[in-house]
Amino acid sequence: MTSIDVQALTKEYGTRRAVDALTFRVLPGRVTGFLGPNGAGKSTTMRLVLGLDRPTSGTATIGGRPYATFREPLRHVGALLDAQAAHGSRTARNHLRALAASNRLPLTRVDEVLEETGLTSVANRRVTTYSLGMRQRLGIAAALLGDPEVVLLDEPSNGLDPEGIVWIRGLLRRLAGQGRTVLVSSHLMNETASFADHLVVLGRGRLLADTPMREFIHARVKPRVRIRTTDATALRNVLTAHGHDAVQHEDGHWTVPDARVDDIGHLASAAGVPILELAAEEATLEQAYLDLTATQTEFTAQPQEV
Ligand SMILES: Nc1ncnc2c1ncn2[C@@H]1O[C@H](COP(=O)(O)OP(=O)(O)OP(=O)(O)O)[C@@H](O)[C@H]1O
Repeated sequence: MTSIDVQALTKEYGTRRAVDALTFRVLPGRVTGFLGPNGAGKSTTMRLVLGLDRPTSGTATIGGRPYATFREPLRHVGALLDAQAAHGSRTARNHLRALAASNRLPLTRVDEVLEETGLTSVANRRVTTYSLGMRQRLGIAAALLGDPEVVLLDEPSNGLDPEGIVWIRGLLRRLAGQGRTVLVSSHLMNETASFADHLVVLGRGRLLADTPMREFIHARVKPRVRIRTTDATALRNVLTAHGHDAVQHEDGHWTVPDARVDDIGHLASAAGVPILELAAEEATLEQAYLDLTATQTEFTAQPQEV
């Protein structure tokens, strides 16, 4: 079992503490979303896990070993940190071939990962001609080259078109389904909600949450009911009579906070209120995340003084 273990990890740059006594574990067989406001320490943590930077104190290990101790790291850990890292004047195929050769990986893997990332038809083009989305795909191809058990991707959806976004969602689910350990940072909440099983959330270098995604959302966002009627007065009366503070929106629909669809449905039906639409409003990861990180954002706009 290959987990990523971060233990009391701290990284200071001068007097700035980018990562602060962080402890968490990323387990195999699921996609862990790595979230946090700008400057929260996500990239720094990933760099420390990959041995690209030295911790001030604490440890980060993969399968119990520091990254630096792997003789052939690409066979164990695949990472996408910076999509611009590929050498521009090479073709994508040659870039991957060089990487495979220098890591003693079979060259057959090159065509496999090109296929997997949808780059086969453009594999002989120079990377300089690639769009950001194509470079992302190439970075992911490089990360998968060694068929690693552990995959770390920093903002992999960056620059991808809608089709690319759907593709990466499927890829991440597949990698986790194969039992790999997958850690993915992102700023896109809807995206993260679509692929993550588990979340690790940072704020100012500290751990704010380490929890299954469903629990993360439900612990923070109360259920709401969406309802539409042809008789607004009757609806308002019945809801008010039962202590519900409903809000009417411009397009005519209502939301009833902290309510369950069954209860509101029964109330409306018993009062003879005509219903056009009645639905539970899904609590979103974005709502839950903003609630948690509201006080943790390094670069929030400050209220202007008048
Ligand atoms: N090489 C460095 N030298 C000095 N400070 C750094 C360095 N790398 C990161 N930092 C600082 O460490 C903090 C954490 O940055 P980091 O890039 O890890 O955050 P992040 O969560 O990845 O942010 P983003 O979401 O914007 O990518 C920031 O305050 C950043 O300015």
